[in-house]
Amino acid sequence: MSVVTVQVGQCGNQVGQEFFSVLCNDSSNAKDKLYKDCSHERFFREGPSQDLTARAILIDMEPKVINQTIAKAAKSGKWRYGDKAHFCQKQGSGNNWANGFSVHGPKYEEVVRDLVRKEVEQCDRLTGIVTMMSLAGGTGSGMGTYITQCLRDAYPHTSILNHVTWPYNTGEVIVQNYNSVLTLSHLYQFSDAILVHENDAVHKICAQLMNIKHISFNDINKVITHHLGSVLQPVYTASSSHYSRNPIGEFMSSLVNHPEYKLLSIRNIPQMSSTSLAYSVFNWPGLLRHLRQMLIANAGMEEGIDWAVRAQSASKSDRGRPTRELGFNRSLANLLILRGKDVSSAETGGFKDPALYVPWLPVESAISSWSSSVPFNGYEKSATLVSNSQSLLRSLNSTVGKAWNMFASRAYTHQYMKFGISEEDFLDSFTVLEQVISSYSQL
Ligand SMILES: Nc1nc2c(ncn2[C@@H]2O[C@H](COP(=O)(O)OP(=O)(O)OP(=O)(O)O)[C@@H](O)[C@H]2O)c(=O)[nH]1
Repeated sequence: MSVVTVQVGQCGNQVGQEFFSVLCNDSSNAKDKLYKDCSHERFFREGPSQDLTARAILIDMEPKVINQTIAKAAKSGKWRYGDKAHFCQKQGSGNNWANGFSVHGPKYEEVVRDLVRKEVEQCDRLTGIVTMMSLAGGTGSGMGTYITQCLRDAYPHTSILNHVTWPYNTGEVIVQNYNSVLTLSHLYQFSDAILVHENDAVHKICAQLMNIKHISFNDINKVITHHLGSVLQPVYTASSSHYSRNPIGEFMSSLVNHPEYKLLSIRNIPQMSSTSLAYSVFNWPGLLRHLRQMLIANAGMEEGIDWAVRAQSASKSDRGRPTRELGFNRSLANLLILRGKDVSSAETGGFKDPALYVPWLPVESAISSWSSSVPFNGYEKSATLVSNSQSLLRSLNSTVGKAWNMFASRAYTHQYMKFGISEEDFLDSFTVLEQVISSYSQL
């Protein structure tokens, strides 16, 4: 039961490297041998002298980041990437989704398919494929989308989870909203779920919770991968006799119960600098009360939550009225993952409140709760909530709106036409996302 990770573009590769680093450190420090073995089998190939090789493929159109990523992993002395698990070229995609999707994707399809196939063949059983990429560049977003399409075709019965990094609102890439719209609309067809981290939100966590003064991508990626690890490391899902044998499949069935709703967000508590952590004590009721309110009020972190927002059952009078007007973030499904000391004593009833959810699904199918008594990544207790909710509506609306404004004057569209993306393609993408916005608004 292993997971193959496909890292694409600068962001995908940098996040991927940090992801394996977190997994390796966490499992190496774990006192529970079952947990360690399960984590290793899931994410690494183990050599004869117990050396760990990530079950990962690295793709980029320029060599610099790939070389740095491979070197950083090797330098850790704890794990490394496979010798022939990467593919790069000499020139990037120039932040142009069309270049990544229509040119680089098809041109290097065979090489990438081959790399993934070889990695998959080394798994006793494949439980899922995780791709990592940004929404804003050209390689990660365009080629990453093309690769996802190919993977869907090659592995029709395997769960595919796309992890995407949402660009800063005031981003560095002028066409980032175009790239984001094209990526998300296409992924909606091929992916089983799209798990989102927003750079702005994670930046805030680094500044306010971790007290970091000069925030780098490295700091941001540490937070992102702490979240990802807290979800994907071994955990008891239903039975407490063995760790989940199908983590990605179970993840999907817990969270994605309707093809119209595939956007997932993630919250984690507590988060703080290691210095503060050493002096802090947490209890489950306090952590879960904060996490529940973070969900309801759509807050990315425990600081500055609006405690006045209340869960409100969807009544007749609310129907057709977007719940965000009420300030309340309604969920379709939530997955709660608790890790650490005394986890069996944690009372999770607050997440089973029907008022949190849509009325057309039974609550029992809307909330899943997984746990493990093994502390995660240095935190004695930690709770993570993955949500399929209205949480991303605001960002999606804003991105689509900005892209549409640019498209209305056809700004920069010639750069996409050059690589075969037509006005109709843009319009189709807008239509797909307008539908997604409308569906989530109606929850
Ligand atoms: N969180 C995070 N975001 C990153 C990182 N590197 C780049 N980004 C974001 O990713 C977007 C740019 O995409 P990249 O991944 O750099 O681009 P690329 O996919 O390599 O594509 P090309 O440069 O066009 O070849 C911007 O929104 C950046 O803020 C990273 O390490 N971590």
